[in-house]
Amino acid sequence: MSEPIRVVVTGAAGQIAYSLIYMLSRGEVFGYDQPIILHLLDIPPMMEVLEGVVMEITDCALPLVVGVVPTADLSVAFKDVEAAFMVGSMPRKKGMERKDLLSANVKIFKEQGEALDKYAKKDVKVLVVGNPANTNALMCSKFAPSIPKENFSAMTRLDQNRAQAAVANRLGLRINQVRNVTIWGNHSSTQFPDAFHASAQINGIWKPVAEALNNSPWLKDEFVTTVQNRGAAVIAARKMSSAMSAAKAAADHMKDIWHGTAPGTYTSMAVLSDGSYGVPADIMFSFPVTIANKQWKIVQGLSVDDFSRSKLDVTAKELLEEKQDAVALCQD
Ligand SMILES: NC(=O)C1=CN([C@@H]2O[C@H](COP(=O)(O)OP(=O)(O)OC[C@H]3O[C@@H](n4cnc5c(N)ncnc54)[C@H](O)[C@@H]3O)[C@@H](O)[C@H]2O)C=CC1
Ligand SMILES: O=C([O-])CC(=O)C(=O)O
Repeated sequence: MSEPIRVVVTGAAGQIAYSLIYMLSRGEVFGYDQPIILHLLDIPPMMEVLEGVVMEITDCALPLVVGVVPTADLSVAFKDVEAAFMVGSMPRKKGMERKDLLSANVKIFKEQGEALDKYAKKDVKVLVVGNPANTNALMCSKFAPSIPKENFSAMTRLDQNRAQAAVANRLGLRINQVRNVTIWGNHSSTQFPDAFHASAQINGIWKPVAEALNNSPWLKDEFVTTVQNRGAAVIAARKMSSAMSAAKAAADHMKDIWHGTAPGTYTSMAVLSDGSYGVPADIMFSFPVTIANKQWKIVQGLSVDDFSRSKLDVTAKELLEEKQDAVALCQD
């Protein structure tokens, strides 16, 4: 067995964490032979609830969990962590857009960025889940200057999983018979779910999804709007935002960082834009990436037609606006 690694989950008494902690503890992310020490951060009023979560972790009798550190203290939560799941923040309610959460949440990511900077390992991989995820991740990285900016990413994997499932359903295929569906831009209703570079395995042969669907207009209209609005649809039905699927996506995202993407496949995550595909630099924009040795690389050379260009521009514009608001909020 390897040495244990320290993994922090923030918002550990909340609903996403409740599913995520179990997935991490089972070995689904870091490996079935990788022991972990769980650092569980929440705010002081949630300590009693968190204590109940710790009891349940104990009662699960999980061989890979060799330590649990429940805390409301940032210096304890982030001490020597190698992976950080930044979940803790307010979720939206029916009728809100995710960017309406900026004023409530961005300062959490400023403060926790500073704590990561001080206490975490310098090679820590930081996944921001709390909304608005892209801009929170940007600000978190700005307040952690000693940690490489490439170590921060925000989650659009839930959108990708939704998009992949929608295409698979449409074609009557299993989920692993669809690959390389991409989410571009913001984890918001301006995101661009793109199946134009995706492939589907039909009768054993991989072919472009657009061809498999006979260039159906569905790919440009209903598919896009359904994925863009799926989070709101879950809130309308459940009266609470997605949690099990969000936890699964967070696990998928970090697993890909840890173990890399499979040959011939890529995944979507919001990372610091370097200007690829004409996207403004210095925003956290979701791109297709490949990952090896825990380093991501934006997939280059995918064709972007006028339809896709206009979608990329809309979501980039929203991220520039969010960034401006976030910078102002963090100056207060
Ligand atoms: N990127 C994505 O795809 C998704 C993002 N989300 C977002 O994830 C976040 C968490 O969602 P849920 O777990 O459903 O919410 P929740 O309300 O069930 O749990 C959030 C937890 O965070 C804690 N918290 C609040 N402020 C904190 C702070 N400063 N430090 C540490 N913990 C703090 C709360 O006490 C609570 O226990 C929300 O912002 C939600 O919008 C949700 C689904 C998908
Ligand atoms: O919609 C929300 O507010 C929660 C979320 O980010 C999602 O489900 O994608």
